[in-house]
Amino acid sequence: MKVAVSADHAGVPMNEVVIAELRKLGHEVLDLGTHDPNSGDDYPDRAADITAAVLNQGCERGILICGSGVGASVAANKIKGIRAGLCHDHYSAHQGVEHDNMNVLCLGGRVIGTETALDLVRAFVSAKFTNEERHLRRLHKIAVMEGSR
Ligand SMILES: O=C(CO)[C@H](O)[C@H](O)[C@H](O)COP(=O)(O)O
Repeated sequence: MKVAVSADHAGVPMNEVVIAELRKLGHEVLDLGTHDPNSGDDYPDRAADITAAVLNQGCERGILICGSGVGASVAANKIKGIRAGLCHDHYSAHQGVEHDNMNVLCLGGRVIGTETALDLVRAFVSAKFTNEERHLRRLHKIAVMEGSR
């Protein structure tokens, strides 16, 4: 799977650990930076980069890291076609894909530890949308809400 990874300064060095794990698992990674913990990046710019990668650059999934993960998820969910979820637990990281077709995983680089982050990333990339009727019905309602249906 091709996975984009983007982070603001508060997501460094978690992004580097996540990228290494994805590559170890055999995924192709589009690394959108930053690698500078002093960059003072603005997370909406990082959200714009990751959502473009998912919608237009052939990435099946994206992982977006900021300090808490909150700003990242707020910003990413403004983009039509993006279903971003902030996760802190294993269940949400895979159920978000299986039920909600989550295509961007948001992580809080200042909130969770490395082992938890890697567990969430593994759960996210190995999960598949179940395509069940009740989930399709709910996703259709979201698409209507965002004006894409
Ligand atoms: O956590 C965040 C918002 O939910 C942001 O991503 C930033 O990482 C955070 O605001 C950065 O804070 P800083 O004081 O500018 O380092």
